[in-house]
Amino acid sequence: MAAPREAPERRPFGRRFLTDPARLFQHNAWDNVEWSEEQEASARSKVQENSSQLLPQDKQEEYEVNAKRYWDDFYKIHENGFFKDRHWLFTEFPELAPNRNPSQNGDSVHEFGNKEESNNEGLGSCENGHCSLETRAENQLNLIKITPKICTKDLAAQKYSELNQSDGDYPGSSASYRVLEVGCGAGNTVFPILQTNNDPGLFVYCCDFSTTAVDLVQNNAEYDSSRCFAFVHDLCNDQSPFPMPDESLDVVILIFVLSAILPEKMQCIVNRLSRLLKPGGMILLRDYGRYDLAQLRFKKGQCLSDNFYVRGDGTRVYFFTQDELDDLFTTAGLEKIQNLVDRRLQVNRGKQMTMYRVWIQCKYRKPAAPPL
Ligand SMILES: C[S@@+](CC[C@H](N)C(=O)[O-])C[C@H]1O[C@@H](n2cnc3c(N)ncnc32)[C@H](O)[C@@H]1O
Repeated sequence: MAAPREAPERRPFGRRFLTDPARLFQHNAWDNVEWSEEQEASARSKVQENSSQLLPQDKQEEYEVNAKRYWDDFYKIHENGFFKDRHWLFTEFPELAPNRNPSQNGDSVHEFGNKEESNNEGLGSCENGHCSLETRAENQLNLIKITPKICTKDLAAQKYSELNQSDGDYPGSSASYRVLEVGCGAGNTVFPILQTNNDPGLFVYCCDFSTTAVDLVQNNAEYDSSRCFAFVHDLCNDQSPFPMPDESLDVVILIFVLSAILPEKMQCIVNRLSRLLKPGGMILLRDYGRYDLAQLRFKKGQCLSDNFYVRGDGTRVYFFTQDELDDLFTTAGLEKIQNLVDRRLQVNRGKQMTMYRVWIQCKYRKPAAPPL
């Protein structure tokens, strides 16, 4: 049964440890659980089973070619209601609001208050195979407010490619702290950053290849073009421009986005993002880990390649190991600051069910001076 994990290099990811199995159903989640050998073997065998029949090549290509359309459809259906705002961000990634007062909301992200426990009995919604990324945040304030729609392509701000970066004239060029979130979806990370980080020198860029998602961000009442710039960008298209020059960013954020990319294309993307970082700048990532419940729930016929699956709605997802992410980032010339696995046991007390979530969290930094 689950017990506290004691790997020395790991910072405890939460504070509720299941030391007495009899208490399993007394709370809705337990942190830092260790898997038994049997559990690991059972997960491995489920994955072997659900990967034993790969989707035919023509189908696989169809999902790659139409990836943007599937995500557009996802955001048309769910708008900004699926992935919830994540105030835990600042506990895990203080780099996003370095001057923040730690007493602001979000610090108790891994502490489970009574109110939340009574509301949050779900095992994390797993609608269409999209397991909600953090059930913890589900009962927090919904900060998204929609204003009348403006079409993305009509926004003058979108014409950043016409700006002359060599003149130093690009969105956010006068900022002193620049953050880019790639694969921003409906803005569930961007808006908490804008609300929490009050540094007047902050500028937040965010992009997604889904025009529907970028429309949602731009039409949000919290969207302030003097502090933020949302743009459409396909990470897989290496000709698609970024609005800022190389070596201009302090932070790049990847929250559950690298897993949506064809594995063969991940390295090029990470290399390019690394070039955008200032020396000393950081990439922050949180994403699905190997044998997360979402992986174990896939059925035979949904596997595209090892640990890469297509959901019922046509969106795709990869499940990483820590070593794979380490390879991607170090190959891009970055150095490890953090690479940890967050294993959480979620409990549905009503249904007396348990679910094991596995997430990986990384911080990798661009060396301050280029290696000799
Ligand atoms: C699981 S969602 C996560 C969204 C957001 N980061 C969040 O945490 O709420 C994955 C996001 O990656 C975006 N995405 C997938 N492939 C992409 C690509 N090639 N270029 C840009 N965005 C992409 C999708 O449109 C989607 O918004």
